[in-house]
Amino acid sequence: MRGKLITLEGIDGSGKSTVAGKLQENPAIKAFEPVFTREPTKGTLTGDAVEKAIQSDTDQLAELFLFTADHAEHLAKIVKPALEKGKIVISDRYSDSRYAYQGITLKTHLENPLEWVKNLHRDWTIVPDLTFLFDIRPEVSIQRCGKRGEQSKFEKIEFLRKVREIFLRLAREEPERFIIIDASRSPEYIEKEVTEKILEFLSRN
Ligand SMILES: Nc1ncnc2c1ncn2[C@@H]1O[C@H](COP(=O)(O)OP(=O)(O)O)[C@@H](O)[C@H]1O
Ligand SMILES: Cc1cn([C@H]2C[C@H](O)[C@@H](COP(=O)(O)OP(=O)(O)O)O2)c(=O)[nH]c1=O
Repeated sequence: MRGKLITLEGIDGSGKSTVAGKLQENPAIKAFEPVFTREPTKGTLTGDAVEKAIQSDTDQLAELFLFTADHAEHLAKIVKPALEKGKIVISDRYSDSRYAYQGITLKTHLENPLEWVKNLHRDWTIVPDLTFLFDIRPEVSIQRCGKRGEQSKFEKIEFLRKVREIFLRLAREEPERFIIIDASRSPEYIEKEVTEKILEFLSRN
């Protein structure tokens, strides 16, 4: 049987990586021996290209294709092989990040960037079975990021407000896939809630 794909999404500083780290140490989750992964990927040709792009003044369309190339590589090398082995895959960011972020950055290039970017993925991506949306006000998430955020071109309140709106719209469009998490609470509380929801989902599927 094919495994299950669970993704963690949300704006910068919403606490996805913190919770992903906690889940890796959580005995109830560890029992399933999940594969933990992320986008952009780390230490790969495509992931390095993405990292360079987001640290520079790269054209937004070029950036989209780099993120998407990284997604293709991620799918081919990590996600698909693991799912085919029946594994549970937990990814810190995935395609919805492209829909939400590039859905905004590409507004200067395209009339309807959200639909366009979704269409670009349609025939070859694997849609997650379950997606947690870490929802938080950008004012709070940016403050959390402190110095780290000052270097990032994406960590700006006005921009993240629009990205958050798209994430919430995506969640409204697919309520059976998304679980919205109030990410303003403590990491311990969020870890507990996400763990419970994952266990509940796995017991049903
Ligand atoms: N629930 C939380 N409450 C307060 N601070 C948090 C919480 N979760 C994460 N942080 C802090 O906020 C910053 C961003 O968290 P991180 O997990 O890296 O977010 P993301 O992966 O979503 O960008 C880090 O400094 C982290 O220690
Ligand atoms: C995966 C992905 C990330 N991004 C953005 C989100 C982040 O601002 C940045 C790097 O992602 P990431 O390293 O996950 O940042 P963070 O830990 O702060 O959440 O790239 C996109 O714009 N499109 C994408 O498809």
